[in-house]
Amino acid sequence: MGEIDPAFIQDPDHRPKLFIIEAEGIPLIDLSPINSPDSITDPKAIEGVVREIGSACKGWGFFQVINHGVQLDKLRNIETAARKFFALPLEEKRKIRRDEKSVLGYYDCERTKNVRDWKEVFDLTVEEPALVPASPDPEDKEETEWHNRWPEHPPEYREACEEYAQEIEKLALKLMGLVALSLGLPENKFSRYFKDQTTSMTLNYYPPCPSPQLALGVGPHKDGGALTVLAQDEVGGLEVKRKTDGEWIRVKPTPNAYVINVGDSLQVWSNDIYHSVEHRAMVNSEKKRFSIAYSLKPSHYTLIKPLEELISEENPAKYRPYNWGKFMTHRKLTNFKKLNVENIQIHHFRLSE
Ligand SMILES: O=C(O)CCC(=O)C(=O)O
Ligand SMILES: [Fe+2]
Repeated sequence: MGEIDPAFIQDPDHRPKLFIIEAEGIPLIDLSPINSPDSITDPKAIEGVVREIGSACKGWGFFQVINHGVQLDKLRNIETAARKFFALPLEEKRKIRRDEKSVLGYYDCERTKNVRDWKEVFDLTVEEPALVPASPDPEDKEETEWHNRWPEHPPEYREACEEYAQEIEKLALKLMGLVALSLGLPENKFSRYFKDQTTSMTLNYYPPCPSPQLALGVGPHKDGGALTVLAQDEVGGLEVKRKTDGEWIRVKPTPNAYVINVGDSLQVWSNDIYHSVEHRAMVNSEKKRFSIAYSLKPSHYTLIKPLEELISEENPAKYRPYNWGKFMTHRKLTNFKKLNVENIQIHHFRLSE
């Protein structure tokens, strides 16, 4: 077993277990009914899918989808381009290294809860430029733009990323429509939040790790946005905290499936009907692993709060409203400043019962 930098070593409580429990229970949902021409004229065709999505969002906060309509050549292209990019020498990748000023691009010092993640990433904004608050300070009304930074090599990288993101956007918005229906709301209930969206995409590369029992590819965390659409390769490593008993459950890679999870914003909109669930990624000592996370996020000026339709006198709002842009920039800042404080979380906006 090799030595690793202590910055990567997880607290004993957070270290991965060496035996793996596979997720029999994570629902696999066949989306073919929504992609059939009948679904336009016959809403009944999608009722079953809507029910399955509702129960997966309640029971797990996670599910996988197949027959999702995403063009697979777009996925193959971005996977190939990502392998070529991350195989470049470090000094080449660091030409587009993220910092406090340019928050997008390549990064190799990611931390989750102040422990280093065993991974390299490439971050991009899907809508460019992304309009965001200049600082997390609530009094500061200044806005700024985030621009993408593209590597010179491989030359096809940018197009592969952009075309893939466009393809996933269709799926992500369709899923938000189905989620709305599953909450008894009109299909377009969430649409307005995604005009001027701050959606991001992260290409993750997890190199082989000499001490996979001490480190994590990404430590336990919840996604802040509305919903994440994750493509993971055949190596596997994603684990989800099971709601019923807190056990870490491996999400078995399923060929051509996407893993979908509820983000914090959707938890708040649903007033806790759905939950954003903790997840993490294990690494291994032999194989490289790649994943691509598309995080659908609202416009920076969205005020996130429980939807009126889902609250009543008997079931009052569980959260006070918060501004999405300030929440997101606060998280980015703690990342760079390496502040020894907990990241901002939705429980900070929770109203006492
Ligand atoms: O790579 C994975 O399986 C998980 C990545 C993830 O959770 C994230 O990027 O937010
Ligand atoms: Fe995540």
